[in-house]
Amino acid sequence: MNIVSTPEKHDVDIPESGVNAEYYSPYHHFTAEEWAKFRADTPLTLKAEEIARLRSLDDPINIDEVRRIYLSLSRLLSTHVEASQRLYRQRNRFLTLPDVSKTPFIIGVAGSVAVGKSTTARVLKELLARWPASPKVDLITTDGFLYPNAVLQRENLMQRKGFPESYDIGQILRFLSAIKAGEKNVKAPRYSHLTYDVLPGEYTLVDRPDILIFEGINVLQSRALPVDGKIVPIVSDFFDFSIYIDADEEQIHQWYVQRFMKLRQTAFREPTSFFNKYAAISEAEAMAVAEGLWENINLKNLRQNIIPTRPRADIILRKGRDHFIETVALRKL
Ligand SMILES: Nc1ncnc2c1ncn2[C@@H]1O[C@H](COP(=O)(O)OP(=O)(O)O)[C@@H](O)[C@H]1O
Ligand SMILES: CC(C)(COP(=O)(O)O)[C@@H](O)C(=O)NCCC(=O)O
Repeated sequence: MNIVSTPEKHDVDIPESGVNAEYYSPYHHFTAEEWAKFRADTPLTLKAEEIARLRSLDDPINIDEVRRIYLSLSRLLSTHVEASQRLYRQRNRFLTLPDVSKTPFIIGVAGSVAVGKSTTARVLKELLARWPASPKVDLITTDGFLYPNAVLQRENLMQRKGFPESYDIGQILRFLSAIKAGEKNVKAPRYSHLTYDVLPGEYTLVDRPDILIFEGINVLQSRALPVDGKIVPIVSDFFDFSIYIDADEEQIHQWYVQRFMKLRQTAFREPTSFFNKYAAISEAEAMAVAEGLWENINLKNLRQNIIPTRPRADIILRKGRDHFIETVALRKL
């Protein structure tokens, strides 16, 4: 098995003094087959029908992929969760604090629009809940923290939906610090892809889970945006582990356009869908709309804001064709 570091494009280049600067890789690199062996004897407790229910439109994830990639990942994450719970208890003892209940372990899941973050997050949620250290796993997506369309329109940000400035960062930070503080019933705002807007007054309650998976395109953003003129922490300061789902830009482009064209046959037909007007236009016109959304919003965001956060992830899952993961890069400790 090759766990000797080889340079990959998400590695950082740390030049040494002198001309022959050497590559230092902060990651171990594995092929999917090498990675699969780390599942050891972890049993697969998810059935094919359950996996089918968890996958997003157009994501062909199947039982073999869960066995190949996600069992090892859930096993690794479970060791991190157990270690962090142990450390938390030991620190409390060290500080002679009462043995208060543990704080939730937070996992960030980042990557482009249409790369398949939701499927990964949902599969991980189910698998992690089957480990003894983490029976309660919650999943929250960051779209609920976008500013409402009325605000985005007023601020001329509709063409920048999903860019860092389109989120209420203060609200995200307040949410995550309440979770870490072990507060009960913390409210997470909700978003609807159907109406293409946040749902006013609708919340998901997060009640002291063992693990919170926090999924969204910009969760690894490292630029601290000032909130109310104050310097604040960055979102990933709250993460105990982070995952970046990666794929070639051109591949993600194809997935985005294909998904848009499929949504025309399904979700867009709902009269309440924001995109309902695109259900009736010609195939070529719809294709042009999808290309425009990709080119003008999602690709720009991917290049300017999302890819630059990739080297901050603890693990990078890189997909090839058909959404199947081909390589895994795991940060060295
Ligand atoms: N316009 C839309 N209408 C209905 N569902 C959508 C729409 N756009 C995206 N979705 C769904 O929303 C979820 C999140 O999509 P996205 O943010 O692109 O992330 P990802 O593809 O990485 O999970 C996916 O399950 C996707 O199928
Ligand atoms: C809602 C999104 C910004 C994703 O949000 P996330 O949950 O990752 O925070 C994205 O799906 C989106 O709608 N982008 C805007 C351009 C478009 O319509 O594709």
